Parts: sequence; structure tokens; C-alpha cells
Amino acid sequence: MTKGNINVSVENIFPLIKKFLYSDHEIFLRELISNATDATLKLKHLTSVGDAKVEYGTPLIEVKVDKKGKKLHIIDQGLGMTAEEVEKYINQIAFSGAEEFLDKYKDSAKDSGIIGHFGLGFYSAFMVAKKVEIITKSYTDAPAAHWTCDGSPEFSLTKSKKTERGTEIILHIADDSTEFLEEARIRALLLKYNKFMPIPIKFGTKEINDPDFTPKTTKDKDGKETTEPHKKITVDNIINNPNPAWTKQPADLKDEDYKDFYRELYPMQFEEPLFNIHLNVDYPFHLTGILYFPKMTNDLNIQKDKIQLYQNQVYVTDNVEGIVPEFLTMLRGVIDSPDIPLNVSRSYLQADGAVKKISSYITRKVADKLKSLFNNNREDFEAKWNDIKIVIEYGMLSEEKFFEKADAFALYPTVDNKYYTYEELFNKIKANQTDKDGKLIILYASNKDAQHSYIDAAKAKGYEVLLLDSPIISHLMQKLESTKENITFSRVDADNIDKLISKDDTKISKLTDEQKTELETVLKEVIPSEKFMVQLEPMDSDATPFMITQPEFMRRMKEMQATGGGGMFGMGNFPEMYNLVVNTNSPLVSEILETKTKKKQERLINQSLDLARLSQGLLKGEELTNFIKRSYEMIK
Ligand SMILES: Nc1ncnc2c1ncn2[C@@H]1O[C@H](COP(=O)(O)OP(=O)(O)OP(=O)(O)O)[C@@H](O)[C@H]1O
Repeated sequence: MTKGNINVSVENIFPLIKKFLYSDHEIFLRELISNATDATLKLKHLTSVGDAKVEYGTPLIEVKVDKKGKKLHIIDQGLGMTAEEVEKYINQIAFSGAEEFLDKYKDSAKDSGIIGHFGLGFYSAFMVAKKVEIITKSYTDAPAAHWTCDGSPEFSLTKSKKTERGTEIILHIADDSTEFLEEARIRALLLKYNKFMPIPIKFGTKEINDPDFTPKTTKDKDGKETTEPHKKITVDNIINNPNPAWTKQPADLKDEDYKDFYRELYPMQFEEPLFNIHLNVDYPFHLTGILYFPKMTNDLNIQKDKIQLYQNQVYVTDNVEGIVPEFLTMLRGVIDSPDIPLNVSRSYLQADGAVKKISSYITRKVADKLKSLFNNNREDFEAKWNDIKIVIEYGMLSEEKFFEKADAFALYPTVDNKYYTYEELFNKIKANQTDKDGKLIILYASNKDAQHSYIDAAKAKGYEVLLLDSPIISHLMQKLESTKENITFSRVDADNIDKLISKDDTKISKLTDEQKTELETVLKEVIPSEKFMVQLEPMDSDATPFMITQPEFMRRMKEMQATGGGGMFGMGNFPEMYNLVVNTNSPLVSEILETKTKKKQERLINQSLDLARLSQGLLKGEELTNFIKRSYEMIK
């Protein structure tokens, strides 16, 4: 028997380990299972190259809870260790590794969520155990060894009778960590961290129907059929899927396999993903993964299931901020890379060269995939547009590279369900929608019903009206206006249509200047000036007499502020202000002017104003009630 001190210089390491990231104690299990996996994979390698003359077989890792004995066992059938190796790897290397790790991060531990994810290794067992035993038998002929340490720097190392190859770690769970003696807790942890690890993990047993047994059906004398119960057998309960889809080649996977894997990842999601992107690079970094585009709502805040980050099939985190470009964090799926440095803080991560490359690779891959989906099946892409546009528009706003690439597949749908790329739209409307100053005016609506009359007026002129309704669209329009030359987006209700796209043909007003001044005075007496700016316009005689518009600039700034960033400071607080466009060529307007009875004139103005408000959805509450009352009186 050997007795000794692990390292006298840091007597206080165990209390430190215990305190270290107290919220992350649970990672001990992942660390120990990772070691067991490594030991098994190392043996696999040694047998495959002929360096270990033993049968590899079909090794398992077993996790056992002994609630009574207050112990947790992790047993592997990997390469094991000799006493000398325990001395070297556990007492020296692992310990100095843990020591170094703690030394480096004890102060900054709380500055980021990611530090606690990796690096503490074997000694993380002491976060939950008051005593740890290692019983290990090397694949070589060396006798088995038994190491015990009670949480002080003292350890003992003796011979053991263990005959099967592999390592058993026994944790004597500390009194403040008894939660780890609950089967349900351990099962949940295994499913969280080890669901896709490459070696099968056994946790208890389960009963299943014996596949070799066919139940017999017999008939009694009355002809009633009875089937005997199915024979049950007990089998190992394997908690993980050692070969998850992302580790396979895309060529070996069918559409259904991707969907099955999505269900495996998100058992609570009942909606199918729209499509997936298989990531697979070897150079200049290693990265595999599958990203899914789920159906998106217009609510940017809803994002329940996140992308999961793995390192060699070991779950690390579902916080991929800094690794995946922000606009893609709305996607779901898995990323697995051994090259992402995880024991560093987030701010460091964002500046890390490898991580930057990973992020731009993912962006490029997503853009390429979208482009090929668009090229290969445009109809299907159009059908999915509404569900994916928010990601694409967000990407165009936040990543310059993506903005450039998206030009080829970003769509601009019209109110009539046609979908144009920017170039197609440009060519389609260039001739008709360029105004007298040579500016191309792109008309859009945000709500087909609410802006119906304005859309109608634009369509009567042969203009195309887009339907742009995502919450960040005002930001995107702003960006497009500054990158594309000489274009302006205008919502159809931003002004009267002849003003929105003003051509050279100036309309002649039926009213003389004198009559106009008189009309203005009459209108201003009735119309509240704090809400409406009266604007006289000579329009077509059959165009609406009264029309309410809201200038594009003001409205857009308010919208941009409401969705964060951009916009002009303070605009959000401006009161709602509308223009009231009065068509001086309308027969009704002439009638208002010619009406001699003051009361009747007032009634006509109010009625027309209310109708204009009604068509903008602005007539509500008491004002709506009064309008209805007045309308009944008029038809009585
Ligand atoms: N189950 C095991 N079977 C065989 N060897 C093991 C086992 N567990 C630990 N070891 C040995 O002990 C060493 C130290 O383990 P530890 O977990 O502290 O560090 P690590 O696995 O090398 O690195 P990491 O910090 O990433 O976990 C391992 O490198 C390995 O040689």
C-alpha cells in the first residue's frame, strides 16, 4: 500500500473545487463519463492498430445509483490503469491540471457562463463526493489498483482483486449533494449531457416484449378468441444514441432521417422543421452539425428550443451566443466542434480567430443552402417564405456578407401573392414607378385589409404594391435605400398616390385660388388642427374626396424605434400626426364649398372626415358611435 500527499503546496484545493461554480456541480457526471468514453475509445484505437492484444467487443459504460450505500458508480470497460498510471495520471497530471485550472479561473469564474463547462476533469468528482475510489484494471497484465481519497490531499493506493478490464469510479456522495442519489436526477443529467455520446451508456434495465416470441391465439368452444400475453424480457436500458445523425455523411441520410433526428432533439416539438442544413468541415477547423429552420412567428422573443453546442458528442451548452451569428440563433439544431475554446470567457470567445471563422463559415453555408433551395424549387421556397423571412431579413441587417448573398434569394412578395427578387422587382416597376426626379418608388402595404383603399388606388395606376409586414422591415428598408441607388420605399397610405409617385403631368384644379382659400377656412373651422394637417390636392375627380395619410418618414422612424435600434432619437414619443388630403376636383368637395347652411356644411365635412378615418381604421369609441348615429339620421 502506498500512502501519500497529492500536493502539499495547495492544501486547500478541495474546498475550492467544492465551491467552484456552485451552480454547475452537476457537470461532474459529464466529466467522469467523458473520461470513461475516452478510455474506451483509446482501447478501441489500440486494438485496431494491434497494440492491445485484447478483444474490444461491445463495451458499455454503466452508471449505478446505490441510494442506501450513498454511492454512485461509473463503470467502464476501457483501457484501465496500472498503479503507476494512477500515480501519474490521477495524482500528478490530473491534479496539477485541476490546480492550474482553478488557479486561472477562481477569480473570473463568475464572469461568464462558459468557464465552468470544461477543464476540471476527474477532480470535479469532489464537488459532490466526500470520498472517491478508483478501482481499475489495465488491459495489460498488470494487477488492478485501488485508489482512495477522502477529499483531503491524502490518498491511498492499494492492490485490488478486480479482474475485468476497465475502471470503476465510486463516489461517496456528500451529505449536501444527496440529490445525486436520486435516479430521476441522474437520468435527467445523462439525457442532458450524454444523450449523443459515442459509447452506449447503461442506466438500469427495462422490460420489453421478447422479439423472438409470438403470442398464440386460441379459440374456446364458443369460438371466442384469446391471445396470450406477450413474453417480456429484461434488457439493459441504454440511455444514449451513440450514432446521432450529425456524425453521419449527408449522402447517407434521407429527409426522414433528418426529421427523426429533429424529433429526438426536441421531443416536445410537434411541428416539423421547414428544412435543414448539414454542416461538415475539416479545414481550417473541425465542425459538424445540423441546423434546422423551424417555423417562425413574427414574435422575435419567442425562442424556446435553442441550438445545442457539443464537443465530440458531449453536450456543452445551449448558449451559442458569440459562436453562431446572432441572426441564426433563432434556428434549432446541433453544432459539434472540438475547436471551440470553451474554458474562456465570452468576450474572449468573440475575439477568437477560430471562432470568427466558424461564425462566417456557418453564415456562408446557410446562405448557400438558401440559394440552392431557391434555385432548385422556387415554388416551395416561396411557400415557405413567410416562415423564414424573419431570419433572412435579420441576417441581411446584421451581417454584411449575408446581405450581399441574400440579394439572390430574398423575396419581396406583393399583395397579390407574387414573389419577386429585388432584381425582378426592379425590372418590373422601373418604367412605371420612377418619378419625375428619376427616383424609383417602391410601394408597399403592411396590412392588406387596413390599407385596402390605398392599395386599390395604387393598383388603379398599374403600380405593384408589396406586402411587407415583418417587425424589422422598416430597418431593412432603411438599409436597402442606403445601398441600392436612388430608391425609396413608400407605404401606400403615406400620401395620395399622385404625390407618392409624382409624374410631370400636373393636375389642374377645378377651384380657383379664391375658392381654395375659402375651402381651407371652412375646413379648418371643423377639423381639429392638432390632429390633422389639411392639404388641398387637385386629384382625379373620381378619386376619394377626403383621405388620411401619414408621412413615411415619421411613421418609419417610430416603427424603427419600437423594434429597437435605429430610428431617430426621440421620434417614438411624437404624437400621432396625420395629413388630411382633400381632393379639390371631387364633386363632393365642390358641394361642401357651395352649401349655404352652416350646419349642413359642417355635417358634410364631419361625415367625410369620419369616412376617411374609417378607411384608415382610426375611428373608434365615442367617435365611431357618433358617426353611426349621424349616418342613420342622414338616411332617415
Ligand atoms: N475512466 C478512466 N479510465 C482510464 N483512465 C482514466 C479514466 N479517468 C481518468 N483517467 C486518466 O486520468 C487522466 C486525467 O483525467 P482528467 O479527467 O482529470 O483529465 P483529462 O481527461 O485528461 O482532461 P479533461 O480536463 O479534458 O477532462 C486522464 O487523462 C486519463 O489518463
